[in-house]
Amino acid sequence: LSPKTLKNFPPGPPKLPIIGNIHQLKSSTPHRVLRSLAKKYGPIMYLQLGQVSTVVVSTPRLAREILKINDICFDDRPTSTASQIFFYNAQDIGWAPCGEYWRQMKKICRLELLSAKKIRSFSSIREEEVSNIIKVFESKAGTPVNFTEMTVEMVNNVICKATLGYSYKDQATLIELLLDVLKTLSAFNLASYYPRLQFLNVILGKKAKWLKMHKKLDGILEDVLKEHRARRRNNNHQEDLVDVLLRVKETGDMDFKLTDEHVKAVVLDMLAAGTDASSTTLEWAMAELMRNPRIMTRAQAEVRSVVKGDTITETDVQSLHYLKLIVKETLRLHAPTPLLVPRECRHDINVGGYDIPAKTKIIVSAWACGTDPDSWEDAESFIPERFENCPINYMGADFEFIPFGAGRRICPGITFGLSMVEYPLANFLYHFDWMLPNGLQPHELDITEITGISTSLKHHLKIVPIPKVLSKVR
Ligand code: HEM
Repeated sequence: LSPKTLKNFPPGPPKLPIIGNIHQLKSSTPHRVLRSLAKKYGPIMYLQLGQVSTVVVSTPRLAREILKINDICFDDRPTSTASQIFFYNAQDIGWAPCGEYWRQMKKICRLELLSAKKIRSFSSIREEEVSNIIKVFESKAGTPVNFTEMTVEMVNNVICKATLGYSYKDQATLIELLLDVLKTLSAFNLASYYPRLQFLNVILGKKAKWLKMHKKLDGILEDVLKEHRARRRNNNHQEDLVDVLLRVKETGDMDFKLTDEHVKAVVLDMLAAGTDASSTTLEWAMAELMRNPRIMTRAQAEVRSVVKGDTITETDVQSLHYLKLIVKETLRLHAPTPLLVPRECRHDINVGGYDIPAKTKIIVSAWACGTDPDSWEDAESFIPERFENCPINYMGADFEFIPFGAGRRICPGITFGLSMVEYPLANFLYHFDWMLPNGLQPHELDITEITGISTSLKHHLKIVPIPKVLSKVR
């Protein structure tokens, strides 16, 4: 299509001068605002967000057109000052342009960290971390624990041990930085609306703040590389992802020259993407169980009938059919990244009868697809049973359920992510009964959302563990 023939843009809400539609997105939950707008203006919608032309897609049929049928046109990511600063000129996997570098680095991570075989080999790490958190829950029996904070730490320990070979000594600082980076990368950050007015970032004081955060993170990653180089000289230890990347860098086995910055960008990707999405899923699953005592009771009965003895194995988890349905339903209703990660259109194209010009930012609402009334009955309710005898899966082929995205940019961490949700959840339900604090009733639990790049509970989930042994005595 030549620019002259691009006439039929998707419909969208009326715009104001200069800011376009920004004012309509002033909300802590853009996925909800976008779905309401889509109900009015249609499942493919055009928004002008400052200088950024944006198309939002909200049904499974259109998601399929973008992520499958025209994947090659939509497999790039828009660039932003934040992704340039934090990821060493977007040289990670999540923000890198979809070329040979991206393909090879994604392949290394798939093979060396995220394959089913590798994930099985990390089972002792998961067991140790889950056993530690259970001990803390036991020590706090009968009093409220900050479930959100504790599970973020647990998940981050697993990711760090698998990726770096150890948990990071100043974990609190690392987690704070990782979550801040992800918040900054949200598609709905004011600074991202005016890419051609970079001075705006300076005026808003954002750039200075981001550079400071980057410097701190870079210091952490430099330490990691230094420690790995020293360790590699001793030779006799299991290679982790950092070792593999450093080895590939030295042997020069790639079609391009790998630098320390590439290694740091990819390691940062794993730590950030891995920590946030998995712990958010765990938090939402537990919040829904606390709100739905019937589902909690059924899930506990299942895990307590399957497990023999006092230790849950990962093989046991494979038999926890209902628990897996709960995780699926959590991902449908609370996809941690409800708007996926934005894509960018490579060339002019026609989708759903509408013209989309090259370089348009594309947002696919996984959440709107997951709650699409034509695909799901009683779509807003949490009903794990809906997945019973239902072939719909999250592997990127069923577009009414795409919490991990789809196509070439699909999340490579699905199995790893789920291993950090299912196994801990099974343990929490097996070893404890759970209560809400201060006599709160299930329906009173506050599940207000807040959105950065992921959507989590606005207020940390605080709940009371009652060890199974104690609850039997009661
Ligand atoms: C429940 C857990 C997780 C969820 C729900 C999730 C979700 C997502 C989503 C929606 C995307 C964007 C896909 C798209 O654009 O189509 C993504 C990308 C990505 N995820 Fe995950 N993720 C999870 C866990 C993980 C883990 C554990 C890792 C690694 C340790 C990881 C690494 C990545 C990377 C590197 C990308 C970028 C892929 C690319 O651009 O090619 N994720 N994830």
